[in-house]
Amino acid sequence: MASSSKDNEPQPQPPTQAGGPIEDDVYFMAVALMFAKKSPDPNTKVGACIVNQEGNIVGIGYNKMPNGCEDKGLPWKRGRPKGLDKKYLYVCHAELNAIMNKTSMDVEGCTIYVTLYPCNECAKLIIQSGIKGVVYLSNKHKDYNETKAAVKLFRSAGIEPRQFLAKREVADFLASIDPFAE
Ligand SMILES: Nc1nc(=O)n([C@H]2C[C@H](O)[C@@H](COP(=O)(O)O)O2)cc1CO
Repeated sequence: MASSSKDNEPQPQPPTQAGGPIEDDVYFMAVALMFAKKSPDPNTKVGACIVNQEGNIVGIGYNKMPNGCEDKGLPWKRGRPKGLDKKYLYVCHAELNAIMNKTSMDVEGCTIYVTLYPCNECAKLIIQSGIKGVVYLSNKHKDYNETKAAVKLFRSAGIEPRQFLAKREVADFLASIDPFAE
């Protein structure tokens, strides 16, 4: 087959890590992790990144107090029971914020990358918004009823959350970013 002049031009290549292409999963979990850094929660910083079927990011969020309530003295204290003096009754979860901040008309058929397994309230939001994929990093609250209920909700909705296991790859990828490189 005759080669066109375009064939001779350098074609854009996917960025590589350790000689191979960086999986989309790694990028999107890295984005979720970067946004988690913005969370003002002193203990558990969670990030979420919603990706559409074309592989574009259409929503980003991290756990924070509701807009305008950031500096109003709402508590960041953790621990159970979840009383009025604890953060839980006030804080907006990363998934809620990512869905609310969406840049597209809807998030139907999208996948959410989240650094912590969703709770039951976020599971409901995820299901109702039409998100079909959940990729999570940590499941440190797996013994809480909120998580157990989320598992049931996802199962009922036919959503199978997938644990992100490429921790080393994502760490290497983030460490490889050099803003001084030219
Ligand atoms: N999936 C989640 N997304 C979130 O944004 N969060 C937030 C709510 C709190 O700010 C914090 C959890 O507090 P802690 O009990 O691990 O210190 O993470 C929590 C979960 C887990 O249900």
